[in-house]
Amino acid sequence: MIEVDHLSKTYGSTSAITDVTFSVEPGEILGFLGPNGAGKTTTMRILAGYLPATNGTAKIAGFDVHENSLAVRQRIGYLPETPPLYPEMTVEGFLHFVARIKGISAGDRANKVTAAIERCNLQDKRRVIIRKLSKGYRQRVGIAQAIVHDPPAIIMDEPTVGLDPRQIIEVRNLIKSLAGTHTIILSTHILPEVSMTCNRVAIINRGKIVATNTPENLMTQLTGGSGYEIEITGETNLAKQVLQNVAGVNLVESIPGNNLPRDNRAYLRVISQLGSEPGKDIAIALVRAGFGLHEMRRVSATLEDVFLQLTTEEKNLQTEVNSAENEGEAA
Ligand SMILES: Nc1ncnc2c1ncn2[C@@H]1O[C@H](COP(=O)(O)OP(=O)(O)OP(=O)(O)O)[C@@H](O)[C@H]1O
Repeated sequence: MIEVDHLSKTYGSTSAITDVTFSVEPGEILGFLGPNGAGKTTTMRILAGYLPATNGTAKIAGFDVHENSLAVRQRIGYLPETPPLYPEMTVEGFLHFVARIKGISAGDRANKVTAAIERCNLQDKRRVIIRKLSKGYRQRVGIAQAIVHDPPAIIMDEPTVGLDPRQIIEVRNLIKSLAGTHTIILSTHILPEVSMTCNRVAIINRGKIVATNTPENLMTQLTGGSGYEIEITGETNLAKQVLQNVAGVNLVESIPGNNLPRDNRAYLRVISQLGSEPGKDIAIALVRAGFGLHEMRRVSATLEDVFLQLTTEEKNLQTEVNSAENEGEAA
């Protein structure tokens, strides 16, 4: 439904995005996640047809956003970071106005406006002047104007920014309720937003896509599966050697903050290889080697670990993720 192919944009000598490629399948919610200044707004504006790209193409429902911008605008709903609302209009009056400029016939307008109002739970506010609404309600009006012509694709730029926690939950639930019947791309710099709302995530950093996958696969592929945190009595380096030789162990590291030996204790994190469950062998190997095993618990990486790894180490893992995906498809 949304296909972005080698898209780049430069502002003078500033490169905002470089070689951005991803796609969004029908009915899916894709989270476009990145820190401030990563290039999210630039990408959203190009997709919405408000900004020409310097290189590359973007298509929505098969139409090029630049060459067929009219056809694209009929098929998308766009919620910019600041929704374009007329504060002196009532909710209903504004939505009628938007429906008219989006080309909905006079006979169909009332039905479409009512449907958008109901979808966004604005029934109680339909005759209220927009200026008097809370930020959460205004955001719902922003979403209602984006969906009033019932577009197959919706583009949202930071849809929950500036809302209070309750409003955030309401807006996220509203977005989730739109999936399936709509294809959605939403940009965000907030990690929990993608794990709570999105089926897939594309992570952008300094204008480049560094990973694309489901939140779960991203965590698994980039960390090699689950891991264990272990507390033992014994010498740390020796324990690391023993653990490194256990089948299915990928990586052994000291747990930061616990490096000072107390009563000769060592605190270690073991990351297992993808698909392996070396817990039992780890326990046996440690006890056989004479270590006292005080605690061993399973841990899994969080999306936050992955995000930090991708956006702070500047390590481009797209190739790794792609090859892992290809292996998965081949299997
Ligand atoms: N009109 C412009 N002129 C020059 N540089 C720009 C312009 N708009 C954006 N940039 C630069 O392009 C880069 C990407 O900006 P963009 O707004 O797309 O990022 P973002 O991920 O949306 O960030 P934020 O979350 O802070 O809005 C930044 O370095 C920004 O300073």
